[in-house]
Amino acid sequence: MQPRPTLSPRSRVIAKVGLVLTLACGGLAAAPGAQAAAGPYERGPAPTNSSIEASRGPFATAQTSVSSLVTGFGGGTIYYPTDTSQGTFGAIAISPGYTARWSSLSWLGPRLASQGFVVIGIETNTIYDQPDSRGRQLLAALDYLVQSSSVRSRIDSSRLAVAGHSMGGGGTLEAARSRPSLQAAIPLAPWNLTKSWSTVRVPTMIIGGETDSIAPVSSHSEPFYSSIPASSEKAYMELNNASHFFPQSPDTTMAKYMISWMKRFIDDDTRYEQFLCPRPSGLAIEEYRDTCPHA
Ligand SMILES: CCCC(=O)Oc1ccc([N+](=O)[O-])cc1
Repeated sequence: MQPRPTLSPRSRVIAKVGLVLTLACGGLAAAPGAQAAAGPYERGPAPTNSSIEASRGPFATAQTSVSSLVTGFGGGTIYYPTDTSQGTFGAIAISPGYTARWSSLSWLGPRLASQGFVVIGIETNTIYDQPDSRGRQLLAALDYLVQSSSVRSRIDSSRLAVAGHSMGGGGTLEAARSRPSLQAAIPLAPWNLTKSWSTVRVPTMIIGGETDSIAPVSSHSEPFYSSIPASSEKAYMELNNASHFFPQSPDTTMAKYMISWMKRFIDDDTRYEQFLCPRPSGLAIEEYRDTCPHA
């Protein structure tokens, strides 16, 4: 056993004076009632498990249609918080999958917007567009949102993200790779012939379904996740007993962790870190991998 270091009487006096001065200046402990400084992009009250599992968050929302005549994508629907008292919000563009329309994912619009995001659910130029095209359309939708849309003044153009289902998830990876300034990406049951995403730097949470036979996790989500370098923030969540179509109906686990990831990385809101690190577990989650703790 190592002997404990002893302090001379003179050193003990110096240490005690130092401690008294530190406490007097508030250096070790916050004053009673003081709160940690809020990040500049935090929106809404402190989250709880039930607030992020609920079907609606704290913000009232409205929605508006986007014409199919816009340039670069096929129109869609914008969902936004009506509150203007807290400043601007981050924004998320979401693409449906092959042959599907936004209506297949539309439950996500108010679910995410009511947590404090502007959301555009897109229609693609044609329902047969491939992932590379869907990626370009997601970026065109974000450009439209911040430059031309009727809600542009509500958005912080430096805090943007993408998500999508299946080929829309493959497009989400394409968009993240081509625009590293995005703050977050969430491919859902992503499908893509490209397996290596080693140049993705955007914080990316991939959500796959255990029993997916259209984009099996073994040949899609898992290699996609593995190929993203560990120096990029990333997470892989596999939903227990979920098919390829899990994003097409309200899914509490998927929504809860999408909200946490988007809040953590679009809003730099560290109040949501508790839901991501230590890594989530439970009956709904077959597997979870991550880069915790987040830098
Ligand atoms: C809702 C449709 C989801 C989706 O994109 O499914 C598919 C993904 C890939 C193929 N395919 O490569 O033929 C088909 C459907």
